[in-house]
Amino acid sequence: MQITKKTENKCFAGSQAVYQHNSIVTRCEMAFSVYIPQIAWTHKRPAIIYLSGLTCTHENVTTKAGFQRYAQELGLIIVCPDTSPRGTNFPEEHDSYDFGSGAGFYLNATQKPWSANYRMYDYISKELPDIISHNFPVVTPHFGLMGHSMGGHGALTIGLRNPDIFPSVSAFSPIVAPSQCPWGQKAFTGYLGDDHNEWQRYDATELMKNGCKSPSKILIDQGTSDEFLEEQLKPDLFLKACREKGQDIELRMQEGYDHSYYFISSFIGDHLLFHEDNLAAQ
Ligand SMILES: N[C@@H](CCC(=O)N[C@@H](CSC=O)C(=O)NCC(=O)O)C(=O)O
Repeated sequence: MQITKKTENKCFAGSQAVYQHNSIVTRCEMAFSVYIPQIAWTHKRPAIIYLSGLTCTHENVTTKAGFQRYAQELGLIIVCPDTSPRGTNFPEEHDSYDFGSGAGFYLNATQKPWSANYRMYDYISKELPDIISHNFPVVTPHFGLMGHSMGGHGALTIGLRNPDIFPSVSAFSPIVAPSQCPWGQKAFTGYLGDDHNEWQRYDATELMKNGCKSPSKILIDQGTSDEFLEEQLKPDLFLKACREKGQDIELRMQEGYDHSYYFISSFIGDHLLFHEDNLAAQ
């Protein structure tokens, strides 16, 4: 698999780069960013994949979260992919912020025309780990997986379904029950149709109720002043399911924080330390 470096900048003594490649899974050109700490040039290091939210590309978290200082200190490789296929230009693909481009919802679509390219579940769980393993100095086969909002939904669902690949999972302000909120219902109807058995495969709360587990504690940070908390995010639904199933989880309600990258940048250091600890224990 050929990847092409588009940019590279020195950052906290390490390297912050952006790559492009032709994805076999999404059948289009995909971009992702990679931070390599200085130590990784001589020693293989753990990698963490960060999944972004609605409207994002790889660029939002790379330029706004301030993770590079912590990644350099902890010796972690950070990979940040895009949130959907690009360049397909289906009818209405770019018309709304919560469906189509920038809103792939980390699932494999079953409905036309989306099913041809919108296969972000396979892209994140199979193709991207393979690319990282073959092109960067990473300790394999385990990866940390984290995300924000729609990306938090992606981290929880992909992590719960693939614990051997992603034994360490965390999220900021995740959509934990997409079948029960407007963002998720719109996306699942469009990408998956009316088959609610299919919906359950991409719903973290339903996966937990149905027996999926993460081998490590799950860490979630949620701002109490998040404008999407009540209508879209509903972390208590996932907390309840985890408690009923004996899944170790820490939900930290962070007083006064909203949904923005100001919130993420305030706690990203905690999340990287959490993943470093979990991956070291593997
Ligand atoms: N109505 C907003 C909604 C977009 C938004 O808030 N996007 C979040 C993720 S929301 C859930 O997945 C985000 O991360 N935005 C990018 C950023 O850099 O802040 C809108 O107007 O777009």
